[in-house]
Amino acid sequence: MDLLLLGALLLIMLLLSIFWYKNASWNLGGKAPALPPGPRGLPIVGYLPFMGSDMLRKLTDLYHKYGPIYKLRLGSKLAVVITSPSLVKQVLRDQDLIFAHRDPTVAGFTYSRGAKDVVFSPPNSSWRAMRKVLVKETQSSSGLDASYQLRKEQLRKAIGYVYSKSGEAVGFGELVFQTQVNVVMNLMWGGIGSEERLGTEFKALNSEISHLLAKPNVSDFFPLISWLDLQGVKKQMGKVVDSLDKILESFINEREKLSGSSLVKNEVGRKDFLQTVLELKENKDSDLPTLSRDQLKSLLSEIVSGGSDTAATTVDFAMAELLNSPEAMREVQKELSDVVGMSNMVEEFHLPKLHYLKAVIKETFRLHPPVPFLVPRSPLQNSTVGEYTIPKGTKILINVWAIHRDPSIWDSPGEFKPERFLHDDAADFKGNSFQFIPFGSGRRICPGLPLAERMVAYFLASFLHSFDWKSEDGKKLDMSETVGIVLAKTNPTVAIPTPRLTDASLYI
Ligand code: HEM
Repeated sequence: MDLLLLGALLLIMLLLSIFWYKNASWNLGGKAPALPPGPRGLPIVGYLPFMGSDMLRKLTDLYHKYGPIYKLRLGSKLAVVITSPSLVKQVLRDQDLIFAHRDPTVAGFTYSRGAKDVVFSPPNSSWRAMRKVLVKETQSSSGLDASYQLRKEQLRKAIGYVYSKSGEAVGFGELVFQTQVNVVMNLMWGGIGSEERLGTEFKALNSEISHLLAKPNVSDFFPLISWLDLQGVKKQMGKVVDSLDKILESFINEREKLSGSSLVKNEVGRKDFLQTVLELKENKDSDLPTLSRDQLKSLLSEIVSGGSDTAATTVDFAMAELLNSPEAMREVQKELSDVVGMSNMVEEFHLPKLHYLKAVIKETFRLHPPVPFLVPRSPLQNSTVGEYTIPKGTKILINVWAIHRDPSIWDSPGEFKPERFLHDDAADFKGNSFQFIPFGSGRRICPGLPLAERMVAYFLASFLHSFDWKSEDGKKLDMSETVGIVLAKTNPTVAIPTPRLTDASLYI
């Protein structure tokens, strides 16, 4: 019976694939240029069985074989992979509006309550309103300065913890991930009260979300049968989103009750995102849009999920690269001693003077871009890239990882050499140098960039200035990478700290 069912299912999938293929080809019209080249796959499943588990290497090997633009059929979905700065420019700048759409997975669509958040929404008025509020908070110096204390208190807790483990092996990678989630949660709603128990529940749900978002799902490769939800991903995500909703509702309700009380007259540096957004309603002079309850909840949860793992994985990789490059480690610590002084902790105002540290961070973004294929784009209409047709609805993967390691662009691309970013004309990551795009580019460039830049620099500087670090067995650290929701170190960094500052009371 099971075999019969499977056979029937395969037959339906075959018929649907043929229908889809014919329809897609027909839509291109007679005179359109050809589709990009690409490997042949099997009927129905396309190239899926050959993808293997190492997507970075597989898509980069295919680039070496088929060139900077190639297609892949993954089930009934067409994906196009782009691996050259000039073609990236065509997509992200020259045809920005056409390619500003996303192609959310079933898990992503459910998580974003029907693509109603900033990440997955089409570029419509609701997306613009949410992005505007987010950008104001995370890009203006005043917005960033207003929340400094919220970052500082969580980081200082982590430094205190490491101090208590001096001389012992510390799971640095794990610690950074935990601290980063705490920091971002604090930035969102931690300014005034907020129940700790709910924060812990939120964290658990957040990891469940990351797990479901990263899980390969048959429904994404065969959209026409996605209603069957064969793996139950949609159902599970629906449940998580409902629970998340309840927690966010209670944070908002709690804060609304406090509105107008003396508690809400924030101390300098403790203004959280929730408070800022709620105050928008009262501030008639603000040019920022007032967000609906659903928009506010979406923003709160996506900032925690978008802003935590990305920044944490960068700090984890940077520490590991420095442990493997003693000269760079000496250089960055010397700069910290000169700029900050051995009897002070790092403060955010020191950051603009830490040029070598900034080069270390850029070099880490180059070698280990946290979002190695960007968040996939999808064209709104049939279009042309290079000399090829890209049909409407294609999933566009930009292979940032391979561009960042291309020997025709970078000298000794596999080596960790922060010095390459010390020159005045070195590439920046603000979306203008298409050979270096860890935050993407164009109208959908990461809106959290300035906040991320500050958090990564502040974290890394603080851990490196407060402690000397060495690996457990004196050997080089394994730098293997795993692609999940972000690019992570397969084995998070473990290292042994020794206090470095002259005044022990600074740690407590
Ligand atoms: C090291 C840290 C981070 C990295 C490397 C990173 C990277 C990215 C990338 C590559 C994209 C896709 C851009 C594109 O499609 O062109 C993106 C989008 C996004 N990021 Fe980040 N991100 C980081 C931190 C953050 C933080 C801290 C926040 C929140 C404050 C954030 C919020 C978002 C949002 C909301 C989007 C979707 C934007 C849109 O679709 O309009 N990210 N990020």
